[in-house]
Amino acid sequence: MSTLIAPAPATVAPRPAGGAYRTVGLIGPPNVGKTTLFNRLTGMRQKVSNYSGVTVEHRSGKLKSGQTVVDLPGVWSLTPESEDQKIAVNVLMGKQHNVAKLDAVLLVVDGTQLHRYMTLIGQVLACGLPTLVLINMADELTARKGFIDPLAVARELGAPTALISASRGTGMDAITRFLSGEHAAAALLPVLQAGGNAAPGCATDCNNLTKTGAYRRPNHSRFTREFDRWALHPVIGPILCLLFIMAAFQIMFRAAYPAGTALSNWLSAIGATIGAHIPNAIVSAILVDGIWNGVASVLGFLPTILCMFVVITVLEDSGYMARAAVIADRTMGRVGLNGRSFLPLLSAYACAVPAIMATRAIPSKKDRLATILIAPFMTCSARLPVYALLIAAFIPARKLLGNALGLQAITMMLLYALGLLAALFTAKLLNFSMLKGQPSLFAIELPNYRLPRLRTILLAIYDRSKVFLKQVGTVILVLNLAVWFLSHMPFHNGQPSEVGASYLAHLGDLIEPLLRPLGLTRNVGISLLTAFVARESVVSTLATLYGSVNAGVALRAEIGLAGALALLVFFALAMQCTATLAVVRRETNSWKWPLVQMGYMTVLAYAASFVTYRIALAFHV
Ligand SMILES: Nc1nc2c(ncn2[C@@H]2O[C@H](COP(=O)(O)OP(=O)(O)OP(=O)(O)O)[C@@H](O)[C@H]2O)c(=O)[nH]1
Ligand SMILES: [Mg+2]
Repeated sequence: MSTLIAPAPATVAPRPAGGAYRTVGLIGPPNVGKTTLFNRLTGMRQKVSNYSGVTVEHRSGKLKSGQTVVDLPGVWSLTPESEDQKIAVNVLMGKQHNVAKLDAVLLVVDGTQLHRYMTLIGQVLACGLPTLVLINMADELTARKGFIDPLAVARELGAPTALISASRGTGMDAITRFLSGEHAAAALLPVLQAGGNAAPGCATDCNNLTKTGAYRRPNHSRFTREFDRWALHPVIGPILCLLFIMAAFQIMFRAAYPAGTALSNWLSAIGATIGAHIPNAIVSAILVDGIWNGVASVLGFLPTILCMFVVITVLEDSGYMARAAVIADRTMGRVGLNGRSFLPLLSAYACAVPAIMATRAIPSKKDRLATILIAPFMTCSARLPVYALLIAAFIPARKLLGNALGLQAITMMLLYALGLLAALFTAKLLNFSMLKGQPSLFAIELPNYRLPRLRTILLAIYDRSKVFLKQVGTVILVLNLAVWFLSHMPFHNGQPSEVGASYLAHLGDLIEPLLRPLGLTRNVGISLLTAFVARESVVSTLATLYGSVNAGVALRAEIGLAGALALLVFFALAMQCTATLAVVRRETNSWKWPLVQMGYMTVLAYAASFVTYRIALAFHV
């Protein structure tokens, strides 16, 4: 067997002295492990998950050697169909501004489905950049009794090839040697002289690979086949999905919420002790009421939010989320929403910002815009603290099915359902009006089920906690301090005003007439204003205004159940998120859509909240 490296084609980018490539791109189909490999090579922590379209932008990272690796969205061919694919192809062609031209390519494919990628392999090799073909998922291939002889595949493709497992870290030395330059690669990787089975012929070569014994397709995953009978069943599938959701909310209220309450009570007790040791009353009030208690009140919701993130991560990384998108398409696709929209929409349960970015994977412009416009209706994790606070304060903890289901969990589910219904209603409306058009075809990759990786779950917990703590320690803390000062100013003879006579109260008086028809008060209005900066700050603002970490008790006396229901509905439907507005502006490249979205959502939220309040009053709630 020849171990000569193919002569470099004329188009190969110049390499620095020493032979190492400066900038290397990770190209390949979706969901084959490109980002897993990127994270392993660079030590970064980009999102990895078991469905197609997780990465939607380019991301660069450095190797220890100083070389740059660029992770890219997945592509099926070099003719892009969606915005994310355009980015990948542009980077490969050296046309993407702010990304350096690639010197070499790591072409990653999934070894358990090699037959599906031959066209892409051919197209990428034909680009002429030095390319190492990485056949990933070696572990799964072996487990399912498949086989690949990388040397024989390299001979057929006319390109260096290595069999790896990005998640287990096997085969990495081949990459290191390739990246260090052609001589090392030649020593390691057997490659045919150019002119063998050249790239454009690859589409027919998979048969060749099989015939020559270089590749044996693995058996189907039995678990995937068996479980999908239930998961995708027209009746049992949706029931199963509902059961998963119910279980998640029940865990949230039975375990995570009580843990959070205990945490904030404990923090509050510490705050009181510290406050008692500070001789100056005003300094003590600023530190304890203005800073500590506000922060403690929000921190108490960290376990609830993390519980939600663990559930979403497990559903995504197991491969179930793609099935949930199919179920959603079957049951809700009638509103004119393309099935491709459901994956971004489901990820909006974590946060609308990445979900709106994920719409880049939707090929149709109309479907993409519709998804962007309705994504903020999905219940993001920042709404959770407010829901949890109000539900715990107003809805009795009654058991409905023993320990399996409670009234509070059901109420939470209804709020999630309300957001979803508003999203579907809006999609239908758009389909009739601004975004008329033929429904586009829905095709989705159903990945094999995988055991969710503990590392992925722990990283999701770590990353989310970091984001949350940073938010609490910066934005919410500053906002809360501002609320405290404004609710105690002006000072008279060095003494703070009563809250009722403060600047903030005057501001609240201005908005109160708007809120009265919803059964809401000045304090609630002020907290809703702060929600524009960060939704969670409703909790800390109320805690500061009522002077207690648990604002629920004071709220109960102030707005009653009818007001609380109106507030929940308003909060479920209102836009109130500057970060989302900014990303909608960026992704639609216009101010028109974020403004239309904000106006529409505010009007809808107000009207629905008003109707809720009136109905609740009519029933003497
Ligand atoms: N068994 C196994 N699973 C792997 C391996 N590498 C990656 N995975 C899993 O494959 C799934 C997809 O991984 P990603 O790294 O997100 O794939 P990607 O190619 O970046 O996907 P997109 O960004 O959607 O294009 C995840 O569930 C990973 O845990 C591997 O070597 N073996
Ligand atoms: Mg990726």
